[in-house]
Parts: sequence; structure tokens; C-alpha cells
Amino acid sequence: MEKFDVIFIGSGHANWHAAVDLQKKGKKVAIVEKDLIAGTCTNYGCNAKILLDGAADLIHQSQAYTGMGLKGDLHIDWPELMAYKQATINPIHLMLEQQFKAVGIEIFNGTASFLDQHSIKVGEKILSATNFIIGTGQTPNRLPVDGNEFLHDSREFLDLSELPNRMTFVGAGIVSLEFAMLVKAAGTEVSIIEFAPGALRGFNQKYVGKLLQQMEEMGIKIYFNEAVQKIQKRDNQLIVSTASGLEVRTDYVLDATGRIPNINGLNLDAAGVEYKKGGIVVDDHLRTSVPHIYASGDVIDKQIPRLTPTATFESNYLASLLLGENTESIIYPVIASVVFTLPRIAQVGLSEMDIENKKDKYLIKEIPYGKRLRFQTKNEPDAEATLIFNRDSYLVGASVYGDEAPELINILAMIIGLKLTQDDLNKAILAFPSQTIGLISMMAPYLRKSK
Ligand SMILES: Cc1cc2nc3c(=O)[nH]c(=O)nc-3n(C[C@H](O)[C@H](O)[C@H](O)COP(=O)(O)OP(=O)(O)OC[C@H]3O[C@@H](n4cnc5c(N)ncnc54)[C@H](O)[C@@H]3O)c2cc1C
Ligand SMILES: NC(=O)c1ccc[n+]([C@@H]2O[C@H](COP(=O)([O-])OP(=O)(O)OC[C@H]3O[C@@H](n4cnc5c(N)ncnc54)[C@H](O)[C@@H]3O)[C@@H](O)[C@H]2O)c1
Repeated sequence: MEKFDVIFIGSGHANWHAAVDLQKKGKKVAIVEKDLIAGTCTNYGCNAKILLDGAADLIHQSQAYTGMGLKGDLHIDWPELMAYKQATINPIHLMLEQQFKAVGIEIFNGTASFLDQHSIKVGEKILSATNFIIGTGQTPNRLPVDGNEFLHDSREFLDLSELPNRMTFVGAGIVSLEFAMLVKAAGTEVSIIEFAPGALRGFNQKYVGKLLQQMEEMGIKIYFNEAVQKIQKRDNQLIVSTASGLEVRTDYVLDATGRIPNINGLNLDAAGVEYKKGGIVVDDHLRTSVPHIYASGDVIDKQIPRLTPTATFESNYLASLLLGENTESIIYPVIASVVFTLPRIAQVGLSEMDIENKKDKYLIKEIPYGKRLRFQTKNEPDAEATLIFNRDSYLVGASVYGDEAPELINILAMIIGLKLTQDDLNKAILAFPSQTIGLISMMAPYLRKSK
């Protein structure tokens, strides 16, 4: 039986940052991975998605100049775009695998399954370790309905070589709305079926409303309060039926009804690791119910957003904990979250929903920066930010609707996280014209003057 200081189960962002750091600092480290090295974000998530989105985003932004001096027809050649995605994304896992091996990490390909609290099985091999870190992520939900063999998931979608003429997305969450706008820009007919009365719960609902209106104007059909009951194949097409009797004819159905923790096959009961429907239960040091076994990333049962930067933060925290550099509980800073639709919706810190019953303690300012910064934005009069200040005039929450929302929300996250005041912001002269300087100058009258 081979023995390690630390065995990481899963090789996504939740794990590999810590694995590299620990190995470099003298620990004997192994990674067990059943699929491609580097996990969902690198191979089947953020990176592939944003690469495909780039072309749709350019079309979206160019349309803002219709009748205003920009001529020419831009359109997406999906097979060519997919070939570009494959050429760019496919080599990354090999590159990272080489980097991990180069620092001395041992990699085992296969599914890790606990035998007891101190050992796991990977194929025929038995490995033991002083500490384990479970970072096995999430897997797409599969609706338990008749005909679910016709459903596809986000991973299959991100590798589609040809775009179907008609696509139907079940669920109106992040995955669905991001992909819906992308394929609509590429010329596909799109419908979305959602069983709740609204979309993108947790995001600024005023901006979600603006986005949904924009989607409908693009010709995307959105059905709310509809529970999908079955999918049938008839006459070379798929028919999605709901409980109310709605029937949507389509060529491709994407199940975007959420993601569930990847704990099947781990045999957590053999190790005595506690888990729930929402994932592995951890304490404030990311320790599971077995003190030498930790969990990291999407697989944790947690309320904060399951994102690559949160998984990376947890990974870095665990590295410092196992190296003895830090013994404190994990304290999450404010977390920026973006829906990469066209335009984007972004959020950080407190939302209006969070302060619903205590609005008198805060100042909420809606800033229509798209209207006021006509020359700094690329003609997006709809762009807007909502800023929330506390009684001491510190910024504590923000949401943004606009094409540059991912960049603006990062600046706003820094202002919140570092508790920056007007005097702090005046310590740098920012570039002009830019949306950042525009938004900061519009925010200044409400922001605390000095510490
Ligand atoms: C379509 C899509 C788009 C996304 N876009 C964004 C975005 O724009 N921004 C953002 O911040 N986040 C985004 N995310 C979320 C982001 O991908 C995840 O939060 C992140 O990948 C979590 O990292 P992780 O390491 O916890 O899990 P993962 O990256 O999923 O890694 C877990 C790994 O564990 C392996 N594994 C599972 N079980 C076992 C086992 N028993 N033995 C061995 N190996 C095992 C899996 O094969 C996998 O490689 C997106 C997700 C999806 C699906
Ligand atoms: N930009 C990003 O950061 C990004 C992008 C993609 C994915 N992600 C990650 O992936 C996770 C999963 O995303 P997702 O969009 O699949 O899940 P989600 O939870 O955001 O949305 C799922 C939607 O499906 C609906 N739904 C559930 N069951 C249904 C049913 N039977 N019929 C119709 N609708 C149903 C839900 O009401 C919900 O609106 C996100 O929470 C996030 O962690 C992040």
C-alpha cells in the first residue's frame, strides 16, 4: 500500500491549487481523478463557455450600432467556432497534468472509493494518507421524467459539433440563460421551460426582468410555471410536454435544472464522512465529520455560490491550514458572481433581497450609467448599477446590468472588500474615458469621505 501525506480526490480548482502548493513545500501528494485533469471549469464549464460566448458577445455589441455607422453582417459559423474552442481548450488538461507531475505530484487515474478512514481504492490500487481532501465537484441533474434518455447536459452542449435548428432548455437558471442567448445569436430557435414563476433567483430581479424582456424581443420563448412531464420522439422531432398540457416541438433538449454533489461512488459511509442532499458537511475549517478528512469546492454542502473563485479560495485556505501557516476558521470575503448573458448581470455583497426587512438602515442608489455615460459605453442606454451603502456610507452591496458588468463588479468588490473611501479612491488617477472612472465618479457623492 502506497502512503502519502495528502491525497486529493478530484483535480478541479477545489484541489489543484493546494496540491501544487503542498507538494512544492515538501509534502508527499497524490491526486486521484476519474476524468480529465483540472475538472469542470477548465474542461466543461467556464473556459469553454466564455470562449464560445466571445463571438456572440461581439455580435450583441455590434447590434447596438445598427443605424449608427456600423455596417456589415456578422454571423456565427458554429462548426468553425467549436473547432476553435476544441483547439484552445482541449490541450489545457494535458498541460496542467504535466505541470503537476513536474512538481512531483503522483496522479492516479480512476474513481476513488473509501475503504476506511485511512485508505482508498483506485482500481486495483490501495492508497493511504494522513489527510484526504475531497473535491469531487458536482454533476448535472437528470430530470426523472419519461423520455429522459433524450435529455442532454451542459457538458454535451459545450461540445456540440452542429447546432440544431430548435433547442429547448429545461430550467431558467444560469446555465440555461447563458446558453440560450449564445445559441440564439448563432441562429437557433430557442424555448425555455421553467417550473418556478421566475428566473435567476438570487439575482437583482429588476435586471432579470430587463434581461427576460430582451430575450423575448430576440424571439426566445420563455414558459414559466410549467413542469416538464415527458419527452417523446415523433416524426424525427422531440416533443416536450408539461403537466399543464403545453407541448413544445424541438430538435434538442438541454436539462439545465441544476447540479448535484458528486458523492456517488466515494463510499463515504465506509469512512464515516457525513453528507446530505446538498453535499458533504464541513465545519468552519472545512473539516468533515472525520477530522483528518476535508472537503473543498462545489461538493461541500454550502450556501455561498458554487464558483471557481470560491473553490480556489477554499483550496488556498486548506493549503495554509495543512502547512500549519494558519489555524483560523475560514472567513469568506465578498463574492462576485456573474451571469454571462447578453448583457451580463453581476452581483456582489448584500442584495436588496438580503436587506428586505431593514431597508431603513441602508441607502440604495440606482445609477443609470448607460444613459449618463453615452460616450464611455458602447451605446447601451439600458446599462445600470444598483449600489447599497450602510449607515456609515461604506459600499456593502452592488449589482450591475451591462456588457462590462464582470469588470465593473470586480472593482465594486474591491471597494466593498477593502472598505474603500473617497480618499482611498483618490489615491490613484484612473484612465479616462472608461466605465470604471464614470461609475466611481457617480458613486462618490454617497461614499464615505475618509476612514
Ligand atoms: C457550464 C458551466 C459553466 C460554468 N461557468 C462558470 C463561470 O463562468 N464562473 C464560475 O466561477 N464558475 C462557473 N461554473 C462553476 C465552476 O465550474 C465550478 O464552481 C468549479 O469547477 C468547481 O470546482 P471543483 O474543483 O469543486 O469541482 P470540479 O471542477 O467539478 O472538479 C471535480 C473533479 O472531481 C472528479 N471526481 C469526481 N468524483 C471522483 C472520484 N470518486 N474519484 C476521482 N475523481 C472524482 C471529477 O471528474 C472532476 O474532475 C460553471 C459550471 C458549469 C457546469
Ligand atoms: N456564470 C457562472 O458563474 C455559472 C455559469 C454556469 C453554471 N454555474 C454553476 O452551475 C450551477 C448550476 O447551474 P444551473 O443553471 O444548472 O442551476 P440553477 O440552480 O441556477 O437553475 C436551475 C433552474 O432549473 C429550474 N428547475 C428545476 N427543476 C425543474 C423542472 N423539473 N422543470 C423546470 N425547471 C426546473 C429551477 O427552478 C432553476 O431555475 C450554478 O448554481 C453555478 O454554481 C455558474
